[in-house]
Amino acid sequence: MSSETFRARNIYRHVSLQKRLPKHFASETSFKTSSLLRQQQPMFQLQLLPHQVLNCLVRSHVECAEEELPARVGFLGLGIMGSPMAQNLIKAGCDVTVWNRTKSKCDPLISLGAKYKPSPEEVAASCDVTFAMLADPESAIDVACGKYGAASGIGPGKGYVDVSTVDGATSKLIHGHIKATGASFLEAPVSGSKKPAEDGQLIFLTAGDKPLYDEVAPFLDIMGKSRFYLGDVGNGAAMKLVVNMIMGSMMASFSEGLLLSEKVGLDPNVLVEVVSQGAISAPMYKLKGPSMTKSLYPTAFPLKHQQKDLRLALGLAESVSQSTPIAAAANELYKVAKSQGLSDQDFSAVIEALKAKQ
Ligand SMILES: NC(=O)C1=CN([C@@H]2O[C@H](COP(=O)(O)OP(=O)(O)OC[C@H]3O[C@@H](n4cnc5c(N)ncnc54)[C@H](OP(=O)(O)O)[C@@H]3O)[C@@H](O)[C@H]2O)C=CC1
Ligand SMILES: O=CC(=O)O
Repeated sequence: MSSETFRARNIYRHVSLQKRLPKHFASETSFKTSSLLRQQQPMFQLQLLPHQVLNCLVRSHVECAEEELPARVGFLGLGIMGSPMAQNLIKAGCDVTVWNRTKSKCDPLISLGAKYKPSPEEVAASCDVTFAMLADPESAIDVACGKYGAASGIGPGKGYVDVSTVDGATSKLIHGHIKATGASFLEAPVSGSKKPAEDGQLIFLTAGDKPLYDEVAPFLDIMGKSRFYLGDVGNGAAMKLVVNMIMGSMMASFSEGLLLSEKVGLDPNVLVEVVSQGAISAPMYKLKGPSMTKSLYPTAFPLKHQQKDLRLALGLAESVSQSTPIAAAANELYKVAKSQGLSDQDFSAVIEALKAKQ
């Protein structure tokens, strides 16, 4: 894939300009946006969406010399993460084509300007680079390598970037199928949940074809705040599983603490505050603690995915004979929570598994 095709430099300029806008410019821009909207200037009678208005203003403000001609970007899998990620690409002015197993989830993106193709094969055939954000190893393999999968449509000069959380073996399998077509492959699982996905603040953990990594960096920078290139395929998956193994254990331990504090007559909300001020503070506790004390678990990271990640992390640990007793115990708790019907709740609902044990 040539950088000519991607017009990467142009897009990169566009992204970095947007992300580096000084505060005063952001407020000036929103002022201009709202006042122009109030005046109902002709541009707005075309019913431009607010982000398109913002993009126009940003572009005219910096007087871009070159017109941007973004690459054609495919996006497969529009769940909690995929939808906002694809949305951010569209908002940044990329030419995006979407597909999702449940077609209705494509509709909001189509109304933002995305194109639609009825199979992963057709998306990959019509795009320069295709991103995939699928639930688990099975769906990632099916969408990439199954009937009408991306590998059937992709070919030399194109790229496939799998941002799903899977194990290294799955990633290597998909890598093999994609490479056999002459296309390039990058695994790029993300750290960060629903809100970071919406805010373009994800952390990409990539591995695979370095030239593809360089080519897609502008897109990663639209969707994320940082990116790591970790070498051979499997290393990105491994890094993601280690991070989520830690996270799953942290949440299980936090749940025990909340319940214990309540049992001994303390206010668990005060515990959340104390934890947030000390050395063990973590954004996750501050974010999830208040709703956990109310037994509310609005889904950002589905519990079934956290359990999947723990299962895959335990497999990774076993492959190198590393002892992980804490993660193993946490995994059992998530399994109990799944059996309680909490799979689609947020992973913080794991606390319910401990309540059930009392
Ligand atoms: N949510 C989070 O906070 C984070 C999630 N992740 C990881 O990102 C990935 C996606 O997560 P998330 O968006 O939350 O999950 P969702 O469950 O919201 O979305 C899963 C996506 O996979 C699709 N899918 C599932 N099974 C199949 C299948 N058999 N064939 C085709 N498509 C399928 C779904 O399609 P359909 O709509 O038809 O069901 C949907 O598009 C997971 O690997 C997760 O571990 C990583 C970081 C954070
Ligand atoms: O995988 C989940 C996350 O929050 O990261």
